[in-house]
This record gives sequence, structure tokens and C-alpha cells, in this order.
Amino acid sequence: MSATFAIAYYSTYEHVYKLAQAVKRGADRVPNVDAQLYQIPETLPQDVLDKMHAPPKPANVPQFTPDVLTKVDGTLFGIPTRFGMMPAQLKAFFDSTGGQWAQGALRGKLAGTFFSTNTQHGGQESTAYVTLPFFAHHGMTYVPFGSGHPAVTSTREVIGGGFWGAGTVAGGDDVRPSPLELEIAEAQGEQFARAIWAHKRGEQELALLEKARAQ
Ligand SMILES: Cc1cc2nc3c(=O)[nH]c(=O)nc-3n(C[C@H](O)[C@H](O)[C@H](O)COP(=O)(O)O)c2cc1C
Repeated sequence: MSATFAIAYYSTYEHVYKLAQAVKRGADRVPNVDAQLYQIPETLPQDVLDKMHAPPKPANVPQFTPDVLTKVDGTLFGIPTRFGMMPAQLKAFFDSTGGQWAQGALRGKLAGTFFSTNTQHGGQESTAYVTLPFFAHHGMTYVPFGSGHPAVTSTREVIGGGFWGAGTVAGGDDVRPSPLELEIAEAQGEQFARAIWAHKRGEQELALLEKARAQ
């Protein structure tokens, strides 16, 4: 058996991209779980991105589509906060999944979140909350990170992330994500990959038991 794990992120200045890469490193520790990075499609015109001094997007990361979301066993969404909530790019993606909703195509699939804000209290938790109605309406199973790394409950260093998922406090310089924030993102990647595997295996065993009972 093998399972599939999408790491679907949106990133303007590459902080979330770097977290996404760390999530993949953690996921790759789990055998038979195939984790792939995907970019949530951009909605801003190039001239606006130029004014924002946004670097070019990585050419080797494919675009995330509703079809990919439907195909994979679970998805971790990497989300840079905008005014305490998700960016429009993510909402535009979510709003393109009406067909999946009508068919119940995402029911039972696993979903989780990780974040980036500029400041320590810039809204990572409120960004998590605003994703929950999407998961609820689709019947997806939200998998929080909990205290999946000891640093989540430590006060020794300013770090992004928490019980809702890994994160970075991006700030205005190039030192973030910090090594600890990357380590936490790896831990979330591994934890989510294990959850995907366990969920898929459990569903398969249940199907066999149901078949045996029906005979
Ligand atoms: C329009 C806009 C709104 C933003 N709102 C917030 C905010 O509410 N809180 C915050 O801490 N940072 C905010 N930021 C900063 C971004 O969250 C930060 O640049 C981003 O997380 C960096 O991730 P990236 O490098 O992957 O793009 C905002 C940025 C933009 C462009």
C-alpha cells in the first residue's frame, strides 16, 4: 500500500515555501508515503507582484488544482497571513472546489495547516480558524499539530506555529524560518504523513472486515 500527501502552499516571499520544503523532508521519513509540493495558483497580476518586489515563483513546483486535492489522501496547506486571515489566493482556490463539494469527493480526506506572519501576534491562529469552515463543509478531517514538537510549548525562543501547525515569524530580514521553525515543520510533515498512512490503512482494513461480515 502507498499513500499520497500534497503540500499545497502559497508564498510571495518564500518563507512559506521554505517551510513547505521542510514539511516534505519530514514526510519523506515515513515509508510508502509520497509527499509532493504544489503551489496554490497566483491571482495577482505581474505588475502588482513587481511592485511588491516578489521573487519569481519556483519553476519546478507544479500548480495545485482541485483534481490533485481530490486524488491525494491528505493535504497540508501552507498559508501566509493577510490581515489576520488566509490570502485571497487560497480563498480563490477553495472557491473553485464547488464540484468536489457537490460530489462529496473530499469527504474523509485529511487536511492540516501551517503558517507565516510578519509579527509574533500577527494572526496565525485566526488564519487557522478561517480555514475550518472549508474543511467542515467538505467533511474533511482536520488534523492539528498539537504539541507535536517540544518547542511548541516552550517560551525560550520566539517562534511561529503552535497547536494548529508549524509556522514562522517572517519579520523583515532573511533569517526566518529559523532552524527551530524548520525542525518543527519537519516534525509536522512526519506526523501528518503517519496520520495519512494510519487513516488509509484503517479504511482498507475496515473495508475487508465489512466484506467478510457481508459474506
Ligand atoms: C496584504 C498583506 C497583508 C498582511 N497581513 C499580515 C497580518 O495580518 N499579520 C502579519 O503578521 N503579517 C501580515 N502580512 C505579512 C505576511 O504574512 C508575510 O509577508 C508572509 O507571511 C511571508 O510569507 P511568504 O514569504 O511565504 O510570502 C501581510 C502581508 C501582505 C502583503
